[in-house]
Amino acid sequence: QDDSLYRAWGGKAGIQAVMVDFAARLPQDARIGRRFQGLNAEHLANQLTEQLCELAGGPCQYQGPDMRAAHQGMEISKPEFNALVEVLQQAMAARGIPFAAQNRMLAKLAPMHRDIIDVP
Ligand code: HEM
Repeated sequence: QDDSLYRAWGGKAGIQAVMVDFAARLPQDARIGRRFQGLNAEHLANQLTEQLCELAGGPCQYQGPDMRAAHQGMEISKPEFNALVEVLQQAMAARGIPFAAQNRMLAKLAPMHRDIIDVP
């Protein structure tokens, strides 16, 4: 199993630090913040940590709902998806994730747009 991306992110602790930062930024974003009002940021950060850890080849298993189920009925648009990616880029940069490792993770997340976006 190739865990080079997991290691480039600083293992589980490194991923967790970015996801805590990301989950704290989301409710504050002018474009998509309203989506995250009143949500449990700790739960979201933990779920994202498991998911990205697994995607990166780390020793984790995301146990939550699949992406279609998790976002069903929210009518998430493409600009909203892009806004979330920008917020993630802010969190990755703030936590010092190397640029190549940022882009490798984004490449794994990008195909999820099919299951998450349901309005243009
Ligand atoms: C690659 C992009 C995305 C990934 C990997 C992702 C991942 C996740 C994960 C793992 C959860 C937790 C599911 C659970 O435990 O119930 C979640 C929930 C959520 N996502 Fe996303 N998501 C993405 C894009 C988006 C976008 C674009 C929006 C809206 C702008 C969004 C809004 C939400 C909301 C509001 C929840 C909370 C649902 C709830 O707790 O009731 N997500 N997402």
